[in-house]
Amino acid sequence: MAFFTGVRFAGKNAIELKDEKKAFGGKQLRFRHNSGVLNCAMDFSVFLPPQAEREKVPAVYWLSGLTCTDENFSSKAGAQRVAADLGIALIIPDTSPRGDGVPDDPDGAYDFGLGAGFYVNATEQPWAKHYQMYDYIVKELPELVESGLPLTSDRAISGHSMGGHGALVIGLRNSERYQSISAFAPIVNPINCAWGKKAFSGYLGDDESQWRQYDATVLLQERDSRSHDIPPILIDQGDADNFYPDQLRTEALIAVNNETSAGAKIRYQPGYDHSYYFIASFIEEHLHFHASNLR
Ligand SMILES: N[C@@H](CCC(=O)N[C@@H](CSC=O)C(=O)NCC(=O)O)C(=O)O
Repeated sequence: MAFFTGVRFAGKNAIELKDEKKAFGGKQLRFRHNSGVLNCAMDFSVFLPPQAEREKVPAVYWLSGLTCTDENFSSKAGAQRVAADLGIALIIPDTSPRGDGVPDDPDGAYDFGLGAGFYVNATEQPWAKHYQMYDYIVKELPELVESGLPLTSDRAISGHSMGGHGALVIGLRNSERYQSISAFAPIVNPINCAWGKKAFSGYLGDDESQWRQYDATVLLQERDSRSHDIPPILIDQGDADNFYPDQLRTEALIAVNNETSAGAKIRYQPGYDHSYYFIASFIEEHLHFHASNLR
């Protein structure tokens, strides 16, 4: 741990530093901790920009998609150079609880169970004990990293596909906690697509009224009747994406965005697919968007 300094995690927030690499003058870090919310050990990655050596910095939380761990984004998106320039930390959690005692899809499918937590709090058995990813992202992880790393409590949230769904839902439901939201190829209307129906019926049960609290299109539609405003939103969607439109349902969100004048900026990017090459192509613009909204 040659150049790692300034991290203090103690007591219930004790964590293990698993890896540390210098990058763009900052540090790419990987930690393991025991999550009380998820009832298992969890790994997460953090990029600290060079500015964090001298002062507390704001953070962008990145939520990854189906099959990912915390390492897909940190190794493929190329976000560190821009984050270092802008003085922004990147907090990159895993996509589900993990470990021997954590149940998985009985058929080993990629779209449910391990790697597919869908950022909900499961209410059904056997999932409820571990699959509490909503609370993990909203509460436990920020509390943990903000208590031990040089971070302010200024946060933005972003993600891809299942993680784009997570970013939109968490940002919309907790608008006081996030200053901006962005997403790449998000699943915007999971109650009406195959991935979402499978995940929500498994984790939340058959009462579809319970699903609505985790659907960005429903949340934006219902915003009209709420008193608080929403953070600025930027969404990019490739038009050569093999999961568009059936799983992602971008038009449903566009329709509600127009109806309610919510002001989300939703862009189609010609020729781009669902991959990390797409994310790498536009992550710089997303980080600049977040930097302009973070204090
Ligand atoms: N294996 C699956 C597709 C899995 C996939 O494409 N995962 C995406 C996210 S999709 C929505 O959440 C991903 O980010 N993969 C990791 C990566 O590094 O590219 C299939 O075959 O359809």
